[in-house]
Amino acid sequence: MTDKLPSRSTAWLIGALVAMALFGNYYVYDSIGPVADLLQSQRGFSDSQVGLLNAIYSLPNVVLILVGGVLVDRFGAARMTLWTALVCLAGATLTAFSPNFFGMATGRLLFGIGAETFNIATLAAIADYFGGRSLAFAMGLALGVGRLGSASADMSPTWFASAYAQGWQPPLAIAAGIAAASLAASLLYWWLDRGPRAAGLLPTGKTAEKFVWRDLLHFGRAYWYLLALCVLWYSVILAFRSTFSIKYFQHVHGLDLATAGEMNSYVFLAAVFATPAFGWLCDRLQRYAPFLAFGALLLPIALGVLALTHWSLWVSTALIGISFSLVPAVMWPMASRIVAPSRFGTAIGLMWVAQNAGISGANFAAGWLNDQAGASAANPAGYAPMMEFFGIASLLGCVCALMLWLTAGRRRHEVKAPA
Ligand SMILES: NCCCC[C@H](N)C(=O)NCC(=O)O
Repeated sequence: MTDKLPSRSTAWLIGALVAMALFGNYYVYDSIGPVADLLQSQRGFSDSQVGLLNAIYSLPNVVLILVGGVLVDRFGAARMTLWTALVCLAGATLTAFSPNFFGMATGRLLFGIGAETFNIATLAAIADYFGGRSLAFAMGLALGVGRLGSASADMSPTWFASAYAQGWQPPLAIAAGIAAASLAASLLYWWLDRGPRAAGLLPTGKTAEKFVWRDLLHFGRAYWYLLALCVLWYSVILAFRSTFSIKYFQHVHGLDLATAGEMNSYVFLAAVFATPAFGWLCDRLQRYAPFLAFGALLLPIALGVLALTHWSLWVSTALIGISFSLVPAVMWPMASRIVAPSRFGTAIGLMWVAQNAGISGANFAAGWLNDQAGASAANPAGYAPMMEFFGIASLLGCVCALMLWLTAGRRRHEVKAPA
């Protein structure tokens, strides 16, 4: 590998393909929420079963994501993006065309196995091509386009109204089609990548540092607060916004499916633009912890507004939208500042292991709480335990963000870990 990098135009072309691939991946991830109500009315699925369809995405990654990171280092970002996009397509297809719950759950499991490693591979792809030039901005943009995929899944009841009118299956078949488009973008990226890689302009693979368990003990206190915040904040935001919020809006706030999906999508839409913008701002100001604490605080406030007031849904949507844009925009650059560069991969791998366990547990817990309390359109009060659970978890996340600020963030440039 030389110090030379691929040309800017090549980098942006690869960046665009990676972002397109991410769009499809995030669309499929969020394709269950909009059909949750149909799965219950047409297939008799319980809330626990609907929750499981998303929980099972995270479950294998409680272990596999560490392996996935090593594989990305070993085989390179392009190959791993391509292979995992293929696994994701197989999972999305199985989910859409399975005749029973077991088959659907197996499809989501397969999708989860591919998708999280795919996510690491896409981050690595951008790091390969952007190196020191506009890296945070490029990552923010790619994440933003991914959020557009999530928003599109939520908007799909409006855009593909005739598919939804036919039942639960056509919307999931559309998701499988979008997974195929994600694979096509990954294939093109892999194909274009061969030139710069052969020319020695990119990491060649086979360079992975040996994984050493002892490394995990060397992270400072700030890292553990960040990890706890990552687990709590992502568990609430993903279990609520990606699994239960559309149903909650329908049953508690009386919205129809299309309006509920649209309302949910504004959170993701805001993040499309705001995530790169916040990343750019934090980079300029060189302050991370206060922004992170502020973003984390907005989540319990938003949930409180939703559950305890009759204020317009726009208020909670705006609050969650800001939180959803700000926290990820700051969290990953902040992680790179509080651990040594040589341990960054291990640090993110461990964060995602815990994050996936948290998301999975939160989906199970929320579905179980709803089923226990008989949550439904006829019994909207049955959603109260789920909202209390999310409220407490998000408050704990906020405490972690404050502790992180106290530990690491009082200086203007915040901590830079020793190598
Ligand atoms: N595709 C939705 C789940 C992504 C989880 C992933 N581990 C992650 O944290 N990605 C960064 C993000 O903010 O989406």
